[in-house]
Amino acid sequence: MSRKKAVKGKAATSSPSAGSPTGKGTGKAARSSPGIVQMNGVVHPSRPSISNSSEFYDIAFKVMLVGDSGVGKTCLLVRFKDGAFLAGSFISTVGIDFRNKVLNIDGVKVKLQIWDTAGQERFRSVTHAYYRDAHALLLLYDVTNKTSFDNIQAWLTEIHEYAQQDVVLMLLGNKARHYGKYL
Ligand SMILES: Nc1nc2c(ncn2[C@@H]2O[C@H](COP(=O)(O)OP(=O)(O)OP(=O)(O)O)[C@@H](O)[C@H]2O)c(=O)[nH]1
Repeated sequence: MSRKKAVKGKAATSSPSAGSPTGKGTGKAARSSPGIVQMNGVVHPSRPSISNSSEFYDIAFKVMLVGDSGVGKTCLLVRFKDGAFLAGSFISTVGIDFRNKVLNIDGVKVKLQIWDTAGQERFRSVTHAYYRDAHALLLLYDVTNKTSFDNIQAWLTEIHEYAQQDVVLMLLGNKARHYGKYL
């Protein structure tokens, strides 16, 4: 189990496949579970489909949050998912955890399965396995912590090694604002 956040999501320490899209852009379609067709790694459920959060969706993507411990990955995810800020003492993520969010974009229901990884070195071997079928990676650093920025190069090396070549990568300088009012 993951340490923090008693919210939805599932911690995992070994298998990256649970609930996540698979496929490596071969162009082949494969039936993985009733009503879900995987094409180029993107999940296209035959309508109507239902996500873990009991919402219908048309298409699903797997997104991963990566970066040093303490850069604010979990807080960002909780903020995005639930609109709340996790104030108080910092409890490091253990292993990996995820949350689903369904967005309506131009009339298309897009389900994001967002994986929150532990930034601590000792969990790297666990999180490496999850890069493979990620469609997008959000690489965070803390603008108030130079070391977390200096470590970006090491994260890029890791991403290059474990993620798909065509993964969408975004670099985010986090903690730029005072969370009390603006975050
Ligand atoms: N000021 C400020 N503090 C933040 C912000 N985001 C997170 N924090 C604080 O930074 C600390 C770490 O946040 P987490 O989200 O747990 O960090 P993490 O990257 O998930 O850390 P690991 O789980 O160890 O990988 C917590 O004490 C948060 O309250 C932010 O945007 N602004």
